[in-house]
Amino acid sequence: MGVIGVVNFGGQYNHLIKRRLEDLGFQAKFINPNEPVQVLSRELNCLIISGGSWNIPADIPKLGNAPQYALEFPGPILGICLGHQLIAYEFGGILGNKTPEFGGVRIRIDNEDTILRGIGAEFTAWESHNISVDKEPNGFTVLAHSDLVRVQAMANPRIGRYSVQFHPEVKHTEFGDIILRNFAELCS
Ligand SMILES: NC(=O)CC[C@H](N)C(=O)O
Repeated sequence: MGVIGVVNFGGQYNHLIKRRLEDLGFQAKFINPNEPVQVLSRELNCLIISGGSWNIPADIPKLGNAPQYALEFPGPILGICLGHQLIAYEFGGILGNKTPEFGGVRIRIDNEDTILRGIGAEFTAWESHNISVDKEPNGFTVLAHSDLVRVQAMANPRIGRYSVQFHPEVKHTEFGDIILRNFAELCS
C-alpha cells in the first residue's frame, strides 16, 4: 500500500484529512510544501494538496513548491479547495471570486469518473471558499457542480489529477469517506 502525502498549508481541516485516511486504513504523512518535488516523487505514491487561507493567484509565491507538485509529481494528486484552485490555475483553467460558498451546499454529479464513483446523483458537501474554478483547464472533465459554482469537482485521469472544491474530510460532507477512499485506492 502506498503512502499518501498531505501537503500542509496550515488549513483548519488538514489534520482531519490525515486522520480520515488513516481511519480508512491508508498511510498518510504531512508534507512541508518546501520539500523538493524530486524527494516527494521518491517517497510517496500520491499527494493531497489541501486547503488553506492563501488566495490564488495572488499568494502563489507563498505556496512553496506546490505549484510544481501540481504540474510535475508523477503519481495521482487530489486537490481539495485551495488545492483544487491551484491545479485549475496551473493547468490553465479560469478562477473567479464572485461565488463564495460557506457551509452545506448541494452538489450535483455530472460525471462519476473515479473519485465520485458510488455516490449517486447528488449530495450535500461542506464548503469554505471565496475563490472558485469557473472554467476547467483543457483536458479536464467537470465531475460535479453546485447552483453557484460550475466546477465543484474535476478530473484528468490521463495525468492523474483529481480535485474538489468542497471538503470531503469534514463530517458534514455526505460520502466524504467514499471520495477519499476512491482517491486513495489509486495510490497503491
Ligand atoms: N478553504 C480553502 O482552501 C480556501 C481557499 C481560498 N483561500 C478561498 O477562499 O477560496
